Amino acid sequence: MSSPAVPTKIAAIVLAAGQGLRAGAPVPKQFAPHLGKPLMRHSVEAFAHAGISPILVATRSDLHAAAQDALAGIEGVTLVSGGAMRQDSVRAALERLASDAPDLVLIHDAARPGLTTAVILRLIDALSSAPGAIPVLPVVDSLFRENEGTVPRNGLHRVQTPQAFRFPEILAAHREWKGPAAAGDDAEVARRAGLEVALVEGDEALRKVTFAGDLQPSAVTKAVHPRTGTGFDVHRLVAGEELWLCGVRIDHDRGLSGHSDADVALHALTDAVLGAAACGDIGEHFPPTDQRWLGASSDRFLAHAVALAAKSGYAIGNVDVTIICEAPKIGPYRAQMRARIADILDVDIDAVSVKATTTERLGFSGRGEGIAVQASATVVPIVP
Ligand SMILES: Nc1ccn([C@@H]2O[C@H](COP(=O)(O)OP(=O)(O)OP(=O)(O)O)[C@@H](O)[C@H]2O)c(=O)n1
Ligand SMILES: C[C@](O)(CO)[C@H](O)COP(=O)(O)O
Repeated sequence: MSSPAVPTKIAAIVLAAGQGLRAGAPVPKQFAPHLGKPLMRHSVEAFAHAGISPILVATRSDLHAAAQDALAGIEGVTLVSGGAMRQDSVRAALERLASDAPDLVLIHDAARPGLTTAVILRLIDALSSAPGAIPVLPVVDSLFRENEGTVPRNGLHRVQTPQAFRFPEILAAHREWKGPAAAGDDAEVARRAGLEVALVEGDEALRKVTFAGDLQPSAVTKAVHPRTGTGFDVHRLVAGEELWLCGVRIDHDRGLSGHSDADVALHALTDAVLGAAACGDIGEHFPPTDQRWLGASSDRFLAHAVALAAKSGYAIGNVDVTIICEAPKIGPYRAQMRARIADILDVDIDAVSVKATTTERLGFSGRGEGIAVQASATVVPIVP
């Protein structure tokens, strides 16, 4: 009988003990805001999201309290005091891990916020055939050395982090390192110790924040971080109620029942925005048991969701609303609905779509008992 597979223990080290002199920010760059949160939080969240634990964050000991604030709420994080040079910070974290050694370790610059699970998986996969693996990208510009001329690009790579290693090998390599004083990266330490380092495909989004201008997210970074949420809601059609859809009062023989004005379209859209920003759901923020929302106009719910998304660093990209009913006909109101939603969201009308469909007289909406709405929202990071 074969023995059960032993799960691989994988740790991450996030290096955040540098001074960030070249970035010249008022605080070391890893604490500076980037896409709505401290720069270092992006990488730590990415490791946590990929299920990596423990995550050791090397930071200056006088900045531990600030680091705890910057990383509040993320599970499995331990702070370690970094050293004077990058490799001193790596060594301190490796030594801390040694007493309960992981099988593999990923060593990453906090200054590279665009880390994805895909890159992490490529690196881990490569460690099945080599003791080390690093993400690289091709050099696309001409290279020129003064007094020498153009340098051939063949065989050259741009090297990124995380750099991944089998733990015992990289710990031994760092312990053996005798110079030159500063290693370029951990791959250099590994190669000096005779370890093979495999190359895997890197990611443009992983570029390092080095200079002041790099703290402004590039179009590439912005484009790779949109987020999407969906919402769905149903309300019953009853006699004696006003009918509100997408913030517009509609002439109809019946209206929707509910605690607020029962605008089922704005409710679904509110949930879509909250979902995109991972800020909970409409029931959590506006419970139907709360008398404050009795008869409330639902545009307040949507505006609140937009404010919560902004607080998390996201602005509305575009939204799409599908109203599911046999009657009333939505076409005559569509332009007004789009304009009203655009107004509440404070976006261009081109970013708002309102559609309608029937269920071919099937089900509750087909029998005219109620109206259902599904909505989706895309949010994009707010550029500081
Ligand atoms: N003693 C050090 C030096 C650097 N780092 C970290 O290693 C990464 C390397 O990026 P780099 O741009 O060199 O950061 P700094 O050394 O902070 O930048 P600068 O050289 O401009 O001061 C950064 O996340 C940095 O915080 C570290 O943990 N410990
Ligand atoms: C480790 C590194 O990010 C890999 O590209 C790079 O070597 C760090 O260089 P720096 O001189 O510390 O900015």
